[in-house]
Amino acid sequence: MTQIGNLGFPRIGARRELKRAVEAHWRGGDAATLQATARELRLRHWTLQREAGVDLPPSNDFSLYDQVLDAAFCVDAIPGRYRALADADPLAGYFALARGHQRDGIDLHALEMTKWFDTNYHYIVPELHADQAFALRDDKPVREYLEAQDAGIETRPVLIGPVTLLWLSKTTDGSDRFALLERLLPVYAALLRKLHDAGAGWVQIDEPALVLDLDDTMRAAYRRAYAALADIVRPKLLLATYFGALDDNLELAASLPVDGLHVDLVRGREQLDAVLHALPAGRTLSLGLVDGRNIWRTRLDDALVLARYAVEARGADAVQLAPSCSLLHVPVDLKQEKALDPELRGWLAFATQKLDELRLIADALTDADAAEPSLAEARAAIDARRQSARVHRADVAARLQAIRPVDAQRLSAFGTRRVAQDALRPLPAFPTTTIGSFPQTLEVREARAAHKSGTLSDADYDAFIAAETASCVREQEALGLDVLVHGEFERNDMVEYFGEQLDGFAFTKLGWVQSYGSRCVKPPLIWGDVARPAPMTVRWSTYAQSLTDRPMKGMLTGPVTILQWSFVRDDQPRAATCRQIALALRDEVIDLEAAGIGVIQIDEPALREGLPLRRADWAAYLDWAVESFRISASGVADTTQIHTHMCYSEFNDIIEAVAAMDADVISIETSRSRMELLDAFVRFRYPNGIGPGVYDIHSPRVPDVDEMTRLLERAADRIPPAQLWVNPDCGLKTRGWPETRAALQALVEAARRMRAHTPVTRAA
Ligand SMILES: CN1c2c(nc(N)[nH]c2=O)NC[C@@H]1CNc1ccc(C(=O)N[C@@H](CCC(=O)N[C@@H](CCC(=O)N[C@@H](CCC(=O)O)C(=O)O)C(=O)O)C(=O)O)cc1
Ligand SMILES: N[C@@H](CCS)C(=O)O
Ligand SMILES: [Zn+2]
Repeated sequence: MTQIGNLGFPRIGARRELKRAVEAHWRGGDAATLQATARELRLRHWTLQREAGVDLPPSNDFSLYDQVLDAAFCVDAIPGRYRALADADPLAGYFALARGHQRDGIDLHALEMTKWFDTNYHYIVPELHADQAFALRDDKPVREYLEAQDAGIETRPVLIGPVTLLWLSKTTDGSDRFALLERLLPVYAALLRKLHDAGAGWVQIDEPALVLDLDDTMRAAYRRAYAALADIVRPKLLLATYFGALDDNLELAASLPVDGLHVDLVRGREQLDAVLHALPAGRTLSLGLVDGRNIWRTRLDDALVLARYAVEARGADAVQLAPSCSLLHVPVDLKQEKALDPELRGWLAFATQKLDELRLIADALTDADAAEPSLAEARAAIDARRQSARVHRADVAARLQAIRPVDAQRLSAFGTRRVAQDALRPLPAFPTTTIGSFPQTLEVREARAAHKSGTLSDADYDAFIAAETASCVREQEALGLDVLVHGEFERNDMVEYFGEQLDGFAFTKLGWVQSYGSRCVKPPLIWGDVARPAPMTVRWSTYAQSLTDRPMKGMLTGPVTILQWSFVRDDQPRAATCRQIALALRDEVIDLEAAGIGVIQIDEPALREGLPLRRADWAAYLDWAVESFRISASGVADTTQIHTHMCYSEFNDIIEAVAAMDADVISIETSRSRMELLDAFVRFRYPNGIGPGVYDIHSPRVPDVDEMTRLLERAADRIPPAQLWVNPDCGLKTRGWPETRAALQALVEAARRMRAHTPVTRAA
């Protein structure tokens, strides 16, 4: 019988129960209450999966913060400075690694956080060094396996594979991560033995790095790692690859001495034949048939063709059906979305529905006739979407056709623009600004919730947002910031807010997806051609500008980021959807300028994340991504200063594309990496303005003036000071007002110190 597997289930809970429990714990709630909620969620999800027909639900896919941090903690990859706390109080130590710790005389930064492959999920980057030792510190995978077993549910524990774990990590001394493999493997061996002794028949060992371009070091690491794990006492290993096809790594993956291989047939449909040929007899093949990265219903007939083909080739018992990757990246349950347009709803499948789809494929394999009515219903929904007259708009198509190269070109080169901008808007050296959002306090969120539910009138909600904005402007003036922002109080999220005002988008009420730690996002659904029916931000930006003589930055989310952080239609190239969004934003930029907003920031934090995983595909992506940004930014006069902002990104390999965006000023997240991320800008001699972040806003920790000044000095050693701006790493929406005030006070003071002791010469 063909079994159904699953690579991971969303852990946050259908109602974000985990978020609320974790945040309550951070506010002083006891650990036992948090652990009880965590247990309850795990049990709920295992039961749900079993009831949906999953034969071996995953365990250890749960995490209180992040699965990579769990893996680092498990193998004792804990930097020395956190050890005392982690030894005394493991949970406090764990959260200190994730978000810093500033209490009882202890002052610890958080570890770096970055994107999980090309997703909007962020993981904590393990910090290693040449003398790194590993040990089995925490047997969480065994505990959670036994917890399910106690509940009568047999699970398949998930581990991040040793090579992918090292690839995800960084060494602080520049040493080779993979040289640590031989020290790490005995810990994996010990853990696998424990899982075996606990009764686990299978373990899913995630090696998504196998879909990347691998160098010889990594290929050798794979061979060494799995050879070392071949002849030990352990459960069977399912090597899980996802987020793409194996391509040139197929031979390597198939040759590793494991018991099964999972392949992504959504992004790598065409690899099935090659996989069937390459995989030795006797191995289980898990087929990733249902998209774990998007929310459209699966074309079950197509999936069934692949499943039948594989079953014929290898036999039903050697094949499993699964989502393409963990379902972490999609919302939990479509059934909660009662308000969604019914036609659109019929086109969708969330995590729970995706498991039902797998069940249906499995049923159709054994009894095609019995499954036919359900298959026919799915077919009808897919056909309805394909033929829907609502999806395509002639006016949008015509405008896209009419884009000319000059539409993606500012009027003059940066040097000319800078002179014009400085003349119109003189600013001190090291000008200070923020990235846009100010604290989204409980009061702000509650007011929006009340407005949405109808208990707060439009007029009262407007008055509330106006008061928050005005007070934020006063705060910034009092702090002495140079370029102000309106605070983004009217926005639920930087992407959802724009999606709500654009045609072609739809929204869920509870379609939450974990972004990092306790933070979630509700990605909009792009289902049709995109157009802007009316200005989106002009009203709040001009209101804020009316309250101050200082420049007020208009604040927009860029086309690539709106695309990347939405669930995107799959019936046309992403590039086409991106250009549609770019044109809508271009109109907004022009409207802002006409309304007197002379500084406009177009955030593109997801530009790097959207980069294809294989280098061969980069150039094509960067071409349309950069062009889209430029289309949105280029409809304005030289005097209008365009800013962009990026966070959680490595810039080394895309610096030319970043420069090609030609923003007048870019602010980037650099504080956790102690300005390392500036290296690319230094090497490239990046000519435009740069604001390297000096305040890590993902942590409640407040940096002091000395610390920020040191970071600015490091920046000024590398970048000509005339190019430098002073700002936090990212928006302040997750912070509270007291810490924001304290940190910004220090930031403004650090800029003043820099002005006092660093000569700034402006190139004319
Ligand atoms: C900059 N980042 C973003 C990413 N992706 C996005 N789509 N948006 C981003 O901003 N990716 C990279 C980073 C990731 N960083 C973050 C940072 C912060 C959050 C975050 O704060 N998320 C919030 C939810 C935001 C939101 O949609 N808020 C709504 C709904 C608020 C709500 O929960 N209301 C309650 C009622 C009120 C209450 O009791 O609190 C309810 O509905 O139950 C709003 O403000 O209206 C989060 O809380 O996780 C995400 C990613
Ligand atoms: N303007 C946004 C950017 C976040 S990446 C903010 O400040 O929250
Ligand atoms: Zn940011």
